[in-house]
Amino acid sequence: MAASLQLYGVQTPGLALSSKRLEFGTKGICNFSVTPTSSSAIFRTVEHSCRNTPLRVSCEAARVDLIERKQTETRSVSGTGKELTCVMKFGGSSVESAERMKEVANLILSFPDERPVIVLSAMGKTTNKLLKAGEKAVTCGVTNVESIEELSFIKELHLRTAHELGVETTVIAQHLEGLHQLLKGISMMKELTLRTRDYLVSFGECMSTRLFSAYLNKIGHKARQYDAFEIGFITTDDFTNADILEATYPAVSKTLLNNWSKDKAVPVVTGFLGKGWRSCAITTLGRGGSDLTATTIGKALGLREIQVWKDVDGVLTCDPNIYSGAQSVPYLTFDEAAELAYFGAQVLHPLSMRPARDGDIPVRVKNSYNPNAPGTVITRSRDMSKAVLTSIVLKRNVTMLDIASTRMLGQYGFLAKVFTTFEDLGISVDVVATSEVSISLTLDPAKLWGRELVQRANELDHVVEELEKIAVVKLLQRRSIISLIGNVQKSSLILEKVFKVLRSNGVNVQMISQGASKVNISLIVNDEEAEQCVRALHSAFFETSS
Ligand SMILES: Nc1ncnc2c1ncn2[C@@H]1O[C@H](COP(=O)(O)OP(=O)(O)O)[C@@H](O)[C@H]1O
Ligand SMILES: N[C@@H](CC(=O)OP(=O)(O)O)C(=O)O
Repeated sequence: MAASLQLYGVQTPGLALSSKRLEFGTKGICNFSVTPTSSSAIFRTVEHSCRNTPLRVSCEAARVDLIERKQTETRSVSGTGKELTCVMKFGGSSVESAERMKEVANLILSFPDERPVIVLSAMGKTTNKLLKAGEKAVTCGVTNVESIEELSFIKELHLRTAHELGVETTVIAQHLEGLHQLLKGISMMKELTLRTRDYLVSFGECMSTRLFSAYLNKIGHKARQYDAFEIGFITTDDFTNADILEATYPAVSKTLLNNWSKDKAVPVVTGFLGKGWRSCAITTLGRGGSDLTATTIGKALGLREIQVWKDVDGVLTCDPNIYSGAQSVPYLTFDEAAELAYFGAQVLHPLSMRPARDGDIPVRVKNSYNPNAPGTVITRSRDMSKAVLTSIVLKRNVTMLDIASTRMLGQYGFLAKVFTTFEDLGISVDVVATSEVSISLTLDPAKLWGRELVQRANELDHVVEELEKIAVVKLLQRRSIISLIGNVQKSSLILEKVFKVLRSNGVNVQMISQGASKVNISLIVNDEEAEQCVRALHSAFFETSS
């Protein structure tokens, strides 16, 4: 049967690829192109129609290691052999100290039937501290790098952790020295590029995984540390917010499964990190990106379950920092979880549900501080018959644009022109509400704009300037999106309650949107009113019986 086949190649380092042909057994030859880079990672996708034909690579002067996608063949069944069974991801909050690392090790050992791949984030707030240290290095002068408070903190934390775990400090010594040198380099250059930022923060995950892996080995549980950027996590070159490329799945699967088949050492993988496909430099997947590392490994290896261990009892009905009475949500669909994460719930990385949904692998969100709590199970579907509202999410500091066409009613192409402007400027739009001659939309300052850019007034001015060629534009800042995640089949019921609550709190909704996803209704309010609204809505939906 003819089917499209995708292939990915890794060129042998240092050798030029002169021939550009692949032979598909006797069935034909497929030309492909390569992009020369200075290093080994050259990937090209080839579409070909003979799926089951044996592959022979015809390339002169260089070996091309072809990895075919065989996702279904690697799915393992729990308890039937020695296959890896699940992913267990522990966030920074779960591994903030030696004591916590010991507890996490005990937790892993308390599941003797599981053979997990472990994914770890940097210890505690290490990523924030590394970024702060980098910013200070830009201005402090080379001779003062030694005295950057955050550098001392990071050194002290990791050395103390090594001592308390009883492992050799040599496992992290090179990284501590490398970090010091990098900060000196930043201070000499007096600049911190996005590429350098990613290299800088990678020290956090590289050190936490080395310490943890050494500890597991020390207590007699064989483990092996892996840097994600060395085992096939191939990403776009969008430093600080890179996207994982398809080539990652077969590459990661090949490395981890091959090594596991030879040696049953628990893989301990750095979360959050990848390797840019063109630059071959270390990239990061955006803040909180270790969740995405975990789901990517789950899909790549076709594992039975992906567990993400946090410091809360699963996904909650709202941000516990806004309202401490937030309750745990037992079940969610991938769509609900994706929407919730995208619209600002810090508990999950916005893109982390994608691989889990593609691979149809359940994700369990658990509390490493309270392992007996059931947590949240996220699956493809769930019984929605009784579901009304699942969770309330708040995204602050959003910019809103009201754009009204200067032409008369019936003018076609207006919406197309507006969205072309955003496309040309490379700006993502979040929530949209339209009429024939006007459109209101929101722009996310934090994730979708390359971060600091949005803070620059001239960027916004530029957007407005472009749109003013076709419309009257009103720029409204400091708005919040309140997203109501739940059963939009019951939208009348939800909205009736929402407007009652908002009216009694004297809040005017400035825009409302119900997306095609059927799980989310978004309301735009002023920033100052947002938290109070969330609390009032939480009380109405989750704490009263009617
Ligand atoms: N709806 C929500 N449900 C659960 N936690 C939330 C929610 N919204 C915000 N949070 C915050 O997310 C935190 C967990 O995410 P994160 O800090 O990324 O964990 P980790 O570092 O362990 O991966 C919680 O401590 C909580 O304060
Ligand atoms: N250390 C990175 C990646 C990450 O996922 O962390 P955490 O799992 O602690 O949210 C960050 O702070 O963004």
